Amino acid sequence: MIDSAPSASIRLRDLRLVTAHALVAQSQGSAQALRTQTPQQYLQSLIDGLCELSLKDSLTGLPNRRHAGAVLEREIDRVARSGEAALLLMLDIDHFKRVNDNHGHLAGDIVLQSVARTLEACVRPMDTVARYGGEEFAIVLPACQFGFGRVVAERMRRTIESTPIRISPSLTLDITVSIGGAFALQWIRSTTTLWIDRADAELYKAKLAGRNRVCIEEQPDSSVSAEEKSLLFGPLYTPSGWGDLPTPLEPSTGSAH
Ligand SMILES: Nc1nc2c(ncn2[C@@H]2O[C@H](COP(=O)(O)OP(=O)(O)OP(=O)(O)O)[C@@H](O)[C@H]2O)c(=O)[nH]1
Repeated sequence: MIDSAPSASIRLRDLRLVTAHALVAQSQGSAQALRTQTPQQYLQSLIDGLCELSLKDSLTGLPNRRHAGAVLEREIDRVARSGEAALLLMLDIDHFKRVNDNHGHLAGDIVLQSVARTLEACVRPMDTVARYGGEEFAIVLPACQFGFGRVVAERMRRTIESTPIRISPSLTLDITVSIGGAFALQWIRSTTTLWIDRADAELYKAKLAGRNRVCIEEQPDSSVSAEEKSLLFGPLYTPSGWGDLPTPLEPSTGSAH
């Protein structure tokens, strides 16, 4: 018997893979897989399955919030290094509670699945559409030029507005969404939380302004001064000297050179 108690004869950390495989085979589980796979293959397929479970939303099949977080981290890193524009859109179904209340939870689930499919059809393969939670979706668009952000978001909004969702032969629902967007700060390593907060603030504005609309944050002035650059990358030497900054080897006295 496997037990984590100190008195147990087998401790989990001492269990060998072949023993674990034999134990699973003896109990129940997927008998076919156990017969046809080596212990290593079986373990690998278990790990693959767990990874998939941990990153996917089971209702829509979209990447889940955890996956979205990882994608955002990656984008922040890329934008900080390359300065390329990346857009995050937070999208929320309008008055979704009414769908559940008036037509039942199952109808709500069908709406979520349909919106997920529609959104996926609106974006490039390199973009990520994730279910962020409840009736909220996060869309990450790498390499998205500033002027293009509103165009993409409007396309999503209009496509959903013009795609009736068939719940049953006698029931079709028209859905609208509100969208808030914010670009990643260029050359600056921010955090996913701050980026999401900025996009969420725009989503809130879209809801407040009457729903079924897009609000994208005005492009913040992210031009970085020479002093800020030196804080990020080290002092900049110019032919006229080290500017207003202390040279790298001198102790900082606070006086200008
Ligand atoms: N069917 C279904 N409903 C869900 C799921 N997750 C969250 N919800 C519902 O989503 C609804 C969210 O409602 P609210 O946050 O009040 O927002 P809303 O009605 O969309 O209103 P606004 O966002 O202000 O336009 C709640 O009724 C939740 O129960 C789900 O997986 N399936």
